[in-house]
Amino acid sequence: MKISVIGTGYVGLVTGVSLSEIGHHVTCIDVNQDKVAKMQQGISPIYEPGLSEMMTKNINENRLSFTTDHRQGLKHSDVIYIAVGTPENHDGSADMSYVIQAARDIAENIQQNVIVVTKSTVPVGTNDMIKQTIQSHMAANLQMEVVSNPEFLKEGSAIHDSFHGDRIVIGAESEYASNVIEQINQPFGVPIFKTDIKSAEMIKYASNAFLATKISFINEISNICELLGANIENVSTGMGLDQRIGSQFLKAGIGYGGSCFPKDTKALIQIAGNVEYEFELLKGVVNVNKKQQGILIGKLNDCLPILTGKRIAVLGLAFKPNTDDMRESASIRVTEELIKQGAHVIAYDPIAMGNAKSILNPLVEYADSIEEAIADSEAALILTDWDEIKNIELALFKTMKKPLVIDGRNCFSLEAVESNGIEYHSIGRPVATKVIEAAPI
Ligand SMILES: NC(=O)C1=CN([C@@H]2O[C@H](COP(=O)(O)OP(=O)(O)OC[C@H]3O[C@@H](n4cnc5c(N)ncnc54)[C@H](O)[C@@H]3O)[C@@H](O)[C@H]2O)C=CC1
Ligand SMILES: O=C(O)[C@H]1O[C@H](OP(=O)(O)OP(=O)(O)OC[C@H]2O[C@@H](n3ccc(=O)[nH]c3=O)[C@H](O)[C@@H]2O)[C@H](O)[C@@H](O)[C@@H]1O
Repeated sequence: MKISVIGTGYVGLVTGVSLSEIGHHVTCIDVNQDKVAKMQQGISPIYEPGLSEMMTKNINENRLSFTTDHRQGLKHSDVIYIAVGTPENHDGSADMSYVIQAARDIAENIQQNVIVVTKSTVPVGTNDMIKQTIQSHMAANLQMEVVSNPEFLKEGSAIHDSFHGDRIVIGAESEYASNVIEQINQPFGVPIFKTDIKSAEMIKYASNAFLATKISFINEISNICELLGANIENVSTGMGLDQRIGSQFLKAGIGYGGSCFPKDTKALIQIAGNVEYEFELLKGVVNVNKKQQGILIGKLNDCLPILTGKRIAVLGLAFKPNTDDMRESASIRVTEELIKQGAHVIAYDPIAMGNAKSILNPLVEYADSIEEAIADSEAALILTDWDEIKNIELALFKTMKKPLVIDGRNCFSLEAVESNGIEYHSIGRPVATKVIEAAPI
């Protein structure tokens, strides 16, 4: 099948590369010339495990190409995917301007009948709007249909998720369009769920909102655990053993970040509000997350009330491990607050420092290694649970002025930090301060 993908961000590029890997001929179109120039040379503009290798392979096998030219990129395509961004407006609603522009680009450039597939996360009713926009701008002799095919991949495991997802959702009006998209996706071997367009659009928002709800729920439980002396790791393990609850997305931390949960939860509140429904539960989820993102600074201030001139190490800047994505990362708020309080911030991230430099306060300094960041620091804050951070030799923290670690991701066992003489504050667990003495025989 000949396919075009409009937008080559995390979703568009992974979609284009994966579709070419299963044998389709894919042209990816992006308005960003720098990105396209890189991709034409086989360089991925984003860090995503396995993506570069698969991209290069399919370029070399002539199944994958990139262009900034919509006319050329849409030529002869049977199916066109829209994968442009749907960022947050000031009022929390989803900004549809890129989607509308993509619809116009399609209408003005197609010279054949097409199926337009919406991958972008869009409010319920948007596919109707896309259809109207395209139909009112395209040549009168052509036919087109829209299909909602929301994306469920996670950053950091996007390629893996494309080939091992739990489901592919296809929302369509006609059986013909639904079957074409089903056939395209069949080689992935992922279960396919066919439904109507509006339900497909809602499945995407409801899924993200439910996962965000699990995270805010466990974060509140962790805060209560701290007050009562229980241990959140044991609590979430015990809860997750119940298959009705499930063990995933029960990891307490410093709140969810990233390009999707924060914006999609707020957009769903707006979508409900537009039909005069107040989504009270989801409003609570968003508020809990906001509070949770400030929890590490509170813990640090309890230990060090005055931060002026103090060297503070920040380990991990990306919103989660295995990605260079800094969008809505807790590190933005945490480093800003540290600088506001006069701290001297030394940050380290294995992959995201390039992006961080253009986003974080310019007063943040960057270290080349964990060792360099923590040496002589008065406290180390852990914001992302990268393997490199989780596997650190704990004795290294003794190179700090005083080994004080505030861990927003529960990277270490209490026993391990205690035996290394580290003062350790984590999430939902007792504070570890004492070295364990050998029990008398
Ligand atoms: N990032 C993620 O992990 C996931 C994102 N989504 C959804 O997928 C959509 C895309 O998200 P990302 O890939 O993160 O976005 P992104 O912001 O990384 O990439 C969007 C790309 O579209 C390009 N673009 C914008 N307008 C264009 C046009 N008219 N023609 C050609 N290119 C155009 C931009 O230059 C940019 O490269 C959003 O709706 C998001 O909510 C869904 C699941 C996962
Ligand atoms: O719509 C989207 O964009 C995507 O949003 C999330 O994927 P992503 O944001 O890439 O990453 P997640 O692994 O879901 O993590 C999101 C945030 O929640 C946090 N998190 C996750 C799980 C957990 O148990 N606890 C927790 O604090 C992570 O640290 C991270 O900040 C969803 O998991 C994907 O299914 C969805 O496609």
